[in-house]
Amino acid sequence: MSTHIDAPQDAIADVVLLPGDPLRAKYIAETYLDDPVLYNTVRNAFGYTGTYQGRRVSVQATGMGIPSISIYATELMKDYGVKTLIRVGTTGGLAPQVKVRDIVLAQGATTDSSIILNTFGAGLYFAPLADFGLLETAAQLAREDDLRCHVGNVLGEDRFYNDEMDRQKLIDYGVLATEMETPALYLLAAKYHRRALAILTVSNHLVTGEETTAQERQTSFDDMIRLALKTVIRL
Ligand SMILES: O=P(O)(O)O[C@H]1O[C@H](CO)[C@@H](O)[C@H]1O
Ligand SMILES: O=c1cc[nH]c(=O)[nH]1
Repeated sequence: MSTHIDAPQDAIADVVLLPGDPLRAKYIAETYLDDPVLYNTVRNAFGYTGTYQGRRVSVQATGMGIPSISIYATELMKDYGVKTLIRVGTTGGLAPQVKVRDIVLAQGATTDSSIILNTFGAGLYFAPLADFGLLETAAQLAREDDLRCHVGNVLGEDRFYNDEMDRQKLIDYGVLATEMETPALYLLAAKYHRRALAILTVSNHLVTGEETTAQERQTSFDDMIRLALKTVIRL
């Protein structure tokens, strides 16, 4: 067990899907995995292990924000030896070509969080990047399945409600969408020499104000989850 995950050493697969929402973890496990076993309930951050097309896969809720995902990603890699981490999250569209229900593959993750400064010190601006093999595989699968999918830079913000952020400037520099965890996931994967990717579904658009209905959100979640699981199988 680790500080925030109460599971035996062998209870977690070497590949883990990471939704922020514990109920999304439950939904993924119960809908897509064969023989899912709940291995963690500490703080209601549900974690399950089952199989998908015969491949052992875990799903671990991370909570919201960089501090929270940093705990789960670190413990999964350090204490449970997890090798592949795929975030399956929601994101707010920023760029005009990004529409609600689209998928965004986070090639890189810009941030206003202090984690980069705290890790490297002043004057060195580490670029948190996706694992290229995971990214290439997911992008290829998205093309094969005719999904509307964008690949590029996302913003991983410290605050959901953030009136001070100059999002227009980021849009001008090609940032596609905003969320709250990916910079930490990529930074920590680099630290522990593991591979990581964030597959995001656009739940709303911060510029146009467009929102998805609960039903539409569910459908786009399913596209994202299937893409993540197919990526695991094709690795
Ligand atoms: O849907 P999840 O994975 O929680 O991700 C997004 O949703 C939360 C904000 O509503 C933040 O965690 C953000 O990154
Ligand atoms: O962090 C997030 C996630 C989804 N939508 C947003 O606007 N922000």
